[in-house]
Amino acid sequence: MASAEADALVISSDPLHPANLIPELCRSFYQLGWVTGTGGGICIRTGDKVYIAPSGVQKERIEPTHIFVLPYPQPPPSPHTDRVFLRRPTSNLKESACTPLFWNSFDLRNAGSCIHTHSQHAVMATLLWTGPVFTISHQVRGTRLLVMSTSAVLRFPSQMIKGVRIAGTGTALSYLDTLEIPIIENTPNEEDLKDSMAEAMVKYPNAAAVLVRRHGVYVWGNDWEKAKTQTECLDYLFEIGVKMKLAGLLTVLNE
Ligand SMILES: CSCCC(=O)C(=O)COP(=O)(O)O
Ligand SMILES: [Zn+2]
Repeated sequence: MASAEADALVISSDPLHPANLIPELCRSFYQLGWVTGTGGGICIRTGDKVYIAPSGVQKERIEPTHIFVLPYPQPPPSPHTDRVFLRRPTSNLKESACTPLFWNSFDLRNAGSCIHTHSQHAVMATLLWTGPVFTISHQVRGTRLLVMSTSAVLRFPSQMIKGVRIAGTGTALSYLDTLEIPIIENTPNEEDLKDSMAEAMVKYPNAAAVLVRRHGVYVWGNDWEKAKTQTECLDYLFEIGVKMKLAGLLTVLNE
């Protein structure tokens, strides 16, 4: 694709164009402490095009011209290139190291957007709940409850659970549903999380997110709005769960 034609993929006066949205959303995620220190971010897929931010840059300072555009699906790999782009920035930038993980959300959930945060609430949840899954249920014998792993139960207002969708892209959970968020173990390189994230998504087909121990969380949705609001709901649940655990408000069943 010629350069001018390729650049047209990221130049738009529409504030809702993905190349304008990604910088704006990254600025608000930075304020929340989700993407400080360059890591984390958001990708947006609109049909056959994926918009992705650069790697290792201050995410709150991204501009539309820094955005990569990739075709979805990717053509079969060739000996000459392992990733195909419709548009790359002219500056010396590399696409986000999260790209293979974002791709899991497209391939396995048909997501339209995926968010990766380094939120301390998500990290603390993976430190305080040491098992392979973070499970939230709502109500037992008329009492609203939050259950984290199989070992702990706490009383909890369940409203935020209703902001999460089954599998991230299905129908909204009711407070009668159980929410399961698998936790995978971290690796030195972000790219190496791809297979364990995919395995967790297959094992937990209703999961709307995958937590990464000592690292953060990946959350996806049908579009950027749903990915964003689900990330907000889950972050709220992680935060209050951690606070309640630290305050000794959990009823431990089986530790
Ligand atoms: C300090 S970030 C380390 C790598 C990481 O966790 C990450 O999320 C990288 O994201 P990027 O988009 O900057 O490649
Ligand atoms: Zn990360």
